[in-house]
Amino acid sequence: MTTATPFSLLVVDDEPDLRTLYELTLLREGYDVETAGSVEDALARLAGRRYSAVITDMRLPDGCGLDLLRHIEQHGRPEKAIVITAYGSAENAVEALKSGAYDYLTKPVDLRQFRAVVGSALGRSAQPLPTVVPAQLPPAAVEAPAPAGGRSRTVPVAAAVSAAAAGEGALPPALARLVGDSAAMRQVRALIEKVSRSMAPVLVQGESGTGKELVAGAIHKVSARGTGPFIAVNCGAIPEQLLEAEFFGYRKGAFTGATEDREGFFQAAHGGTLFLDEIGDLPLSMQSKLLRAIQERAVRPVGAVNEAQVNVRLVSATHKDLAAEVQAGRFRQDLFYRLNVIQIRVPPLRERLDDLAPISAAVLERIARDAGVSSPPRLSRDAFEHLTRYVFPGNVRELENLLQRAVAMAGTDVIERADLGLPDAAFGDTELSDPDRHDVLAPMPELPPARTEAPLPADLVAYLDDVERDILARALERHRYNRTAAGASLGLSLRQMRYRMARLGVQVGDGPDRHEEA
Ligand SMILES: Nc1ncnc2c1ncn2[C@@H]1O[C@H](COP(=O)(O)OP(=O)(O)OP(=O)(O)O)[C@@H](O)[C@H]1O
Repeated sequence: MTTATPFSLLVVDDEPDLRTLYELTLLREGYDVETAGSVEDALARLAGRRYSAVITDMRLPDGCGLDLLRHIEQHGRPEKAIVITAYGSAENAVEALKSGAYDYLTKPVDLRQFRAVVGSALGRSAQPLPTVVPAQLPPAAVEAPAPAGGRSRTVPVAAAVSAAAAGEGALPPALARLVGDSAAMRQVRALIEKVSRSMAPVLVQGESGTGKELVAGAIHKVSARGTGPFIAVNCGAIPEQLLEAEFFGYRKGAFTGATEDREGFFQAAHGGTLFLDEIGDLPLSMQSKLLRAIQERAVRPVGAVNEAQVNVRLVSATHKDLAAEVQAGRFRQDLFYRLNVIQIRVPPLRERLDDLAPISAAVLERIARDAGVSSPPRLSRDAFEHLTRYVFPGNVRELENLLQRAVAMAGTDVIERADLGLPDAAFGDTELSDPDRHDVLAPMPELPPARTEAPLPADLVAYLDDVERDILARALERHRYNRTAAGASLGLSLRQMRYRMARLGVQVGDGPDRHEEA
């Protein structure tokens, strides 16, 4: 017999058999349970007392579960809401999550899942799985040489909070790390706080280096599962043949080199958050497997017979326009729908120049602290104004690199314009593209050459590699061999850029930025 808990639940369903089934299941968990058969009945009960959570069917004789959700939201009530939807009605599930539901369950309800979701809503820790940190598969399992693989680590903690951000003293530390006073950043922080109250999947969109991973980490930290694991995975950096094993784990003997059981990212994130970075780079074959895992809330390791239940909150990120990827047939619409329940857009730095000063201050403080210096370096007015005219194709990450280099160049604690090392050419394209807005606009992409009747290549792959190699080399040259900026100008993250450069043997040589990010 389970010991009684202080939690009280209201179960709303018009089918007496199901109501009894849910009630018995929850009573066995030690909860205090009341039931209602209609919206009216439920509202009457809610008027009389508070509950820890409300579990409601979507279709009710006199209305729908969303009516109850709205009531809870509008009256600022404390109850967590869990909605039970018909199988296959993804729209309802999405609608419920957008209306503030903590989570949803699909009929026929799996009772193990039911107990897990209710437990998670009440902040009772999920059944712990032995958590191992997933690693790359043994080399024998791979035919092709593997590029830098999936990351499995917690979000890097950005260091200093600037003087400006310190003004927002009441912010939880994870939100304060997202420095910036612009309206856009405030909105991002407000959204993070809002979404952290539910299990709804979040899609973070933004250019490379805008802080998407920082946002994902904040969603995790601020949420009830903040003490659980945060597993960040770069979908674009894992070779296709390793994806399934990396995501779902594998059993000993599943393939050559699998000498022991290994858990995947899903199992490692159990009870916490799985951050899927560069989700737009996931191949179609893996997209369908991911969709299945999300729908079933269970994964089957490669070589295993049984599935294992997982309780994971998903946050994904991409610099791509995923809706356009869906249109182009490169991204599954149903998966897009599942991942994109709530969207947070992190604007590029050039669209929120108000953030430039506080972020620069935070970065300079961190540099000083790392160097053991008490007073942080400062930007001269001229240097700062120069920065405000730069477009920052690599966004905040590029700003960090640029300031790091500038501090080294300056030699004193005042950074002058010349120390920034931004040649006039870095502003040239912009001025040409729009003389009125040369301070904030990105360079115009070159128009593709007119179609000609050039001879067809005898070896398409080699030909395309040559074209790509040439483009990478030109982008690197244009961006002073800064891989982040060059990659961003081509719509690639630093990791993708590194991967492509390694594959094609493109070197950064002795460019001035050869010491950029480790
Ligand atoms: N608002 C911010 N305040 C302070 N630091 C920030 C902010 N936004 C981003 N950064 C810093 O900029 C760097 C890049 O951020 P992050 O890795 O989160 O970007 P990203 O959008 O995930 O990049 P990518 O798309 O390349 O993976 C990190 O060092 C991060 O700490």
